[in-house]
Amino acid sequence: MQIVTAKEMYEIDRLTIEKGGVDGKLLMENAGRSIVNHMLPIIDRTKSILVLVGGGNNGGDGFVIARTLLTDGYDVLVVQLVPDYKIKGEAAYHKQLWLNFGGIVHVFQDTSMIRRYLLDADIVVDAMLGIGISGEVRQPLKDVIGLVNQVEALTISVDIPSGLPADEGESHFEAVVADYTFIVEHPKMSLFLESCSPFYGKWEVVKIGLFHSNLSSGSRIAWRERDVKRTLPKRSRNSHKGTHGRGLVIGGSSTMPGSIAMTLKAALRSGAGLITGGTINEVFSSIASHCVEATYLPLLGKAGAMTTQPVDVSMYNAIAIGMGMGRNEETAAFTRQLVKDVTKPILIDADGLHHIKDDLASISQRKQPTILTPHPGEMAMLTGISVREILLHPFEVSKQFAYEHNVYLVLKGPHTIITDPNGNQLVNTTGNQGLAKGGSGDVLSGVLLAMIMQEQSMIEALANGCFIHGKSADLLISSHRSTEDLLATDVIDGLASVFRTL
Ligand SMILES: NC(=O)C1=CN([C@@H]2O[C@H](COP(=O)(O)OP(=O)(O)OC[C@H]3O[C@@H](n4cnc5c(N)ncnc54)[C@H](OP(=O)(O)O)[C@@H]3O)[C@@H](O)[C@H]2O)[C@@H](O)CC1
Ligand SMILES: [K+]
Repeated sequence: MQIVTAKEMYEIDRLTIEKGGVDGKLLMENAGRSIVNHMLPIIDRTKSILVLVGGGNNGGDGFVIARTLLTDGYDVLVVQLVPDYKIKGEAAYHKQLWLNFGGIVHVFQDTSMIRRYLLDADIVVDAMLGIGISGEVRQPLKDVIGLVNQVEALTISVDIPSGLPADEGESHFEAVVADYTFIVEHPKMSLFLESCSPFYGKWEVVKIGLFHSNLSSGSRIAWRERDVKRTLPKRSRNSHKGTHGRGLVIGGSSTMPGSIAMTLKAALRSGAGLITGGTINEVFSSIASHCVEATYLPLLGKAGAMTTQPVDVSMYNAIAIGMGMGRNEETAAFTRQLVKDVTKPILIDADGLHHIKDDLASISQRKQPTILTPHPGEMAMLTGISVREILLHPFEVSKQFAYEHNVYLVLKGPHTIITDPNGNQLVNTTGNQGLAKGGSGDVLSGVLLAMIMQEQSMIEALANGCFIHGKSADLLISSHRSTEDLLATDVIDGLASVFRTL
């Protein structure tokens, strides 16, 4: 499922009309009808429906929705929020059809009129503004949006909640808070931004028959279960423990022994063939009984943390480093040296990210994949860009960083974005707020380590790992856990139910 900017959406629309020869009026008809089909399970004929239409093609979709519902026997009222002369082109055509079919258009007079209609409505269809919005919402729409958000009626937005930007980078907006949004053909970027996604409510994508095209701006895809099923390697009957990779996890310190234990266990539960924990004796003695399936590589330590030393990694297929390591300077030097020397794929998380911050130049020289898995705070530390700015432009910031430093970047969050060094992006579609807890990152690193050792493209392996991790949390929340009590170790236990369905 391709994620688009407004500009890309218009480009696809243009191609469909110019190359595909599909009339724009037909696309609008398709959009309105598909949306009604998706609305049917949540509406019924006892409900009164108010359709609020604006002056652009989003409003045009609104006229199609109104006509389709009217001919189906629904009680529908249309309020047009702009003067008649503003309705042009395809929207004017569909407005005329609405009138031809006996529909009435109530033109906006003042906000008290809207308040009255809103109070009488059970369902509000928001077709005021789509992806063609520019700048801050003007009056009277601004007030109408405020009123829509005050009333009890179920709000269904067409394509995008009115007032919401389609792209990243906007911080000031006033928008409809929808209960449902039926998105036309492709999800817009804002669906995956922390500041915008809550406005969408529940959402679904409706197909209207647009051209399938590769966008020049590179791929940006929402990664769903069907993608995981398509790309996740199947275990063969003939495989042995070496087939699925030998992974090394380096981490732990006397005050944080649990982190590496969770990574080891998560890797083992995600299909890794053999997993070794590289850690100091103190950590080893406290975690060994918790993950008996792992083997251990004793590392030298001082004052409870790792010191600089050579590590023979020749027998491993991939390495994860950083979890629970602590920030001491000698441990940092050890991490930098190891990352520079090893010629294996390496995943760097948590304290490891702090250690390599000033050595990103040597990371970009690595010939084997380097995977960095920061949360926004760690991303801010790595880039010097504020968390606020990162959350405002996560796609752009990730792309620039991955490209500049030749890394695979897993920017963690409610919508984790995985970016490869060429700027291709996959966005995870699973997970819930129960994962915003200590230990979640350690578990994710273990799942990712197991994934990158199995035969699949690196970016897909990372996206599959993020999906599986989030899905485990989702299944737990939908059965016997809550977002409050969910622990990182529960997510490890929940992996079984995810793998059984894939
Ligand atoms: N393939 C497709 O793409 C298809 C797209 N389709 C649909 O079309 C939608 C895009 O339509 P669009 O381009 O006409 O823009 P749209 O969102 O209706 O906004 C334009 C109107 O908003 C107004 N306006 C702008 N800024 C404003 C502000 N700050 N504050 C207040 N008003 C503002 C502007 O007024 P003006 O500035 O001209 O006075 C104009 O009246 C898309 O989301 C989807 O629903 C489907 O029908 C099928 C195929
Ligand atoms: K809308």
